[in-house]
Amino acid sequence: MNTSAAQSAAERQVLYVSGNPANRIVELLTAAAWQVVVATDTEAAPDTPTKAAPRVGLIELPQDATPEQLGALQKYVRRAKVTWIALVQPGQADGAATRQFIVDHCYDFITSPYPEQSLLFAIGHAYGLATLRDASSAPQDEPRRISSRRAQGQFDMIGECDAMQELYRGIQKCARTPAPVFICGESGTGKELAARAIHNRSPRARLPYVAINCAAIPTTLLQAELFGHERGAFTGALQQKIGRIESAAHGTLFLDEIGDMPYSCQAVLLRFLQEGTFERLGSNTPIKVDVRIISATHVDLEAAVAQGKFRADLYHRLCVLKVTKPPLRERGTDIEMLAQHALTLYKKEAQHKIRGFSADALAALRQYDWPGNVRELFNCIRRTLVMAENPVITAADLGLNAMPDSLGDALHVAHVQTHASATTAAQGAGNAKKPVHA
Ligand SMILES: Nc1ncnc2c1ncn2[C@@H]1O[C@H](COP(=O)(O)OP(=O)(O)OP(=O)(O)O)[C@@H](O)[C@H]1O
Repeated sequence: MNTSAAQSAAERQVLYVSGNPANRIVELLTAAAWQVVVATDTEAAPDTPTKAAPRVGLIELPQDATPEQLGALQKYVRRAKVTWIALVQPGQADGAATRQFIVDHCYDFITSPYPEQSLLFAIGHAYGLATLRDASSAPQDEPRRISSRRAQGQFDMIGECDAMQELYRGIQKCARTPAPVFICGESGTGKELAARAIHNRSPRARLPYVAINCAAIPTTLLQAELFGHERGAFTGALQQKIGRIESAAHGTLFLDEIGDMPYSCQAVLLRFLQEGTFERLGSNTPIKVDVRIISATHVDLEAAVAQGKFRADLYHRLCVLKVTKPPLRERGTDIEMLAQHALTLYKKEAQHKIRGFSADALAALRQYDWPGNVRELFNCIRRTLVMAENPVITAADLGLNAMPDSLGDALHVAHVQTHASATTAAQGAGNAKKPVHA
């Protein structure tokens, strides 16, 4: 078996280890498109791990297991080298030996009786983790910490805080596999940039990257836009049109705002993800296309699944790997870097030469909550550059409502102490008029 065939055989396999395997579990996993490999004999050695072996395991821990039984299972789970989910009965995990087994060998555990969705979520997440582990055990070509300058060159992103370092590592790992990636994060955090970075660093980099915003296209047109249509398929379909999926053949399709995809369209997309084929609207001819799917949304997709607004089976298909874009307010000094970057980007639009930000402006940038994240920051700096009347941008120029308490207090104290003008007090409090970046 060649490597890619072996990898695809390993995709979506679950090793189900139980002394008494339940049909209900096998049926549930099979219905969710997992291939189930059942093992009842843990005395026998598991198959030697290969690229085609399952990466995820569900292991039912026997009630009142003796230390010998747990010892035998321990040997088995170590040899099988999969990411394990333990299945236990109520109260079973309270026993010291079982608890230790779970802590030492399992990614998660589920207690019976459990909602079916919980089992599928746990298996899906374990699979995502196992895929990431595979990718990270491949030879590393990057040093541990990435400077902002390198991040800009390699990922087209500014930032070097811890959360961004984690993101860069996630992007590198995801880029090495063709598995679907789901990017979550608040609006304006740069999810589209992350999708592009994954594509640009993947073996598909020179092949098409096609993006579609599922929220921006009317429900009635989205399906035709994604899958294409034949001439006369519906009123107004005057000629045949290739859909975005076909346009992205061999490359990457970025489904932005997937959380807003109408339910009817979700079913068609699911079929494509399961079978790799689809039909253009108005045609019965199946078209097979190889496309790597990256999706993103600012909505809480797990909550949408729980509320019945988003199909659970589609969620599991899309969310094999997960990458999170951190909100700007949690990115510390990255905020200053991004503000400086925006200043460089937009300074041509200023009425006169701008030298930089004052200390009180930087403090205000750090204190503000940035609900619209990087997009809001860029807009704020751009607006300020156009409106600013002095060469140094101050907190007042930025017009951010949240005046930082600490700075306000400092200004007040300085003013009381010196009985000087507000400007002098501000200079004493934080060098408000002194440019920090030239
Ligand atoms: N780390 C970053 N470095 C440089 N620019 C960034 C960074 N993060 C975001 N941006 C910029 O912020 C803007 C918003 O980014 P983007 O459209 O990717 O956000 P988003 O998370 O996809 O938003 P939405 O959920 O609203 O679609 C873009 O102009 C993008 O270039």
